[in-house]
Amino acid sequence: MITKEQVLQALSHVEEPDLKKDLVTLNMIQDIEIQDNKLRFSVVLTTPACPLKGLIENACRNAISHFISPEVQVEINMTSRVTTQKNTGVPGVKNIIAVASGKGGVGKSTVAANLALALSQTGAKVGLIDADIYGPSVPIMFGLEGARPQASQVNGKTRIEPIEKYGIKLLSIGFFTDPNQPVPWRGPMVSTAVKQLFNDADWGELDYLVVDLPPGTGDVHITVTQTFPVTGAVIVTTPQNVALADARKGIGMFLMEAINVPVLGVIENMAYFTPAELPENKYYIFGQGGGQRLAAQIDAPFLGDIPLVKGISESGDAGEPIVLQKDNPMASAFFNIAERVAQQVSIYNARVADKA
Ligand SMILES: Nc1ncnc2c1ncn2[C@@H]1O[C@H](COP(=O)(O)OP(=O)(O)OP(=O)(O)O)[C@@H](O)[C@H]1O
Repeated sequence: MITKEQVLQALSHVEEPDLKKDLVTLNMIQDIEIQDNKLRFSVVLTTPACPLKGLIENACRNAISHFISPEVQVEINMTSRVTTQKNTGVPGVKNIIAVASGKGGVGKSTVAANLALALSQTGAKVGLIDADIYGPSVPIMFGLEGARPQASQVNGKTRIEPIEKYGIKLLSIGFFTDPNQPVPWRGPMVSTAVKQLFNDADWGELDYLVVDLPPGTGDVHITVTQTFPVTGAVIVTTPQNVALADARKGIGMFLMEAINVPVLGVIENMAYFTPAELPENKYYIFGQGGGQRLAAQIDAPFLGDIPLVKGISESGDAGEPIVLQKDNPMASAFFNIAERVAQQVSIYNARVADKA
């Protein structure tokens, strides 16, 4: 008869490759059930978007086979509980991920929307705040032009209900402004409006709250990073030197002592052009490798690249971001990036826990 101790002993030989500790020490092995030579247990990952899910499952099977017996019938339930280390200042929200760029128009909102949806499709609970006061994109990208979130008064306080679409909760500054008028707000008004998107909304329980920041480094960045302990920032750039130079400034702001937000990594958008009729051909029209070089310079991970493809802009304009088209190869590019972002959040949370 196999014992629980044998199982834990065997699985203590399996290391979580990112967190560099074994699964038993990390308390990731749970619900062990043994019946004759049948064994069942759960592996509780730190995110449902874990890119190493398959690898960890195989390593567990191999460990049971090697350290106990190849005859054991193993059933593994790969599950997850997203980690958090900071009180994000928003009750129920475990992690805040800021999506930023130096330059405008590099595809930051496209990345933020597809990242939020991809994380949600892996099984995480996700919200998206569009805090881009100069050009809110969520109303168009989610087919929600003219939508107005419900607001109610609870004990004298305003409660805004985020709008739910495609499985995620959404709030955009664009839901509260006239799309045909510019927003001539001064610093304090911007700050109040942005804080309300976090504080006055009923976000419920969220694993990840993705925040689409305006381009550059301005009032919104200061407000968000100073008011809410952001887990980390994801930097979107295109390959041109002008975009990279501005991205570097944006990164510099997050790393300033007074701001101190970790940079989870760099994403290169519009990395190359691929014509639909020649999918194997890649034309590096804006230069090659800039995003990777930038990531290396700041010693942050390169999270992936996304080509310039008509389908990405068309799907955004049509109110259905491309990750919703499961079979589209571009959807998998965004899924890979979402996994890498979730992985970095988990690594960061584990590091903070270790220091504590
Ligand atoms: N990889 C891509 N391929 C094709 N079109 C793209 C790609 N990424 C973004 N776009 C398109 O480029 C335009 C700008 O993208 P987006 O609004 O996401 O950029 P942004 O950086 O958020 O802009 P802003 O500075 O206004 O905040 C949009 O029309 C979008 O659909």
